[in-house]
Amino acid sequence: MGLQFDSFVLTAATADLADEPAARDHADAVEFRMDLAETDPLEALREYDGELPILATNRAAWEGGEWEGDDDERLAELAAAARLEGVEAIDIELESCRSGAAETVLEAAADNDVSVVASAHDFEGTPSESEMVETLTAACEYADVGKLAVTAHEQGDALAVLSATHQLTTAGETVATMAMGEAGSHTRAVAPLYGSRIGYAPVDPADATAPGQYDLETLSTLIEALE
Ligand SMILES: O=C1C[C@@](O)(C(=O)O)C[C@@H](O)[C@@H]1O
Repeated sequence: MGLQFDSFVLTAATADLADEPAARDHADAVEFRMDLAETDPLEALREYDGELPILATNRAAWEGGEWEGDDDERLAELAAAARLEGVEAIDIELESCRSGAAETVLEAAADNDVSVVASAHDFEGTPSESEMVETLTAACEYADVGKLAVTAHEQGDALAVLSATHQLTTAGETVATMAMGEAGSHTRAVAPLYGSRIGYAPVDPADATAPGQYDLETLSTLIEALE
């Protein structure tokens, strides 16, 4: 059975699986950013003998990641990751689902009981609430979890993300949301109260994988205090 998202999953977001032991006390899973890894990510996954389940992400440069190469190759690596032990979920861009490019990856996930997160990012700003609802609804059609990370410039942006999260959750969908940037940081602690099912935080704040992330221990403490 793949990673379950029926309750909140706090992931330690990292480019290095050696972080896993340090994450165990606070995280429920590890998000392995294959695109940010300094050594062969598939080799690292094959050698992984940690305790936490892995959510594998191989983010394209066109979606804010660091995979600069061929997109088919990127998706083939992600499909290969889905077939490896320890990988219980994968993250795939909504855009790749929409274009059909993700088909093999989605098949590999289904064949191996690996859960799927379909994600969209906006590194510039926060779309209107109705656009966010549309994006999340579309993402939920392809995956177990629809995820949206936007960039907040003001409190109103953060509120709109939380409201979209609440709408989808009350409609029975499983979503993960967060607002990147300083004005959005608090959404990482608060969004779970509105239904968001995944949080991302680096073990060491210096290794943040997105703007405005809290470190893992801080986010875990904040979420527990609010629960
Ligand atoms: O898509 C996401 C969310 C994220 O961008 C964040 O804002 O925490 C962090 C990424 O590592 C992850 O893949």
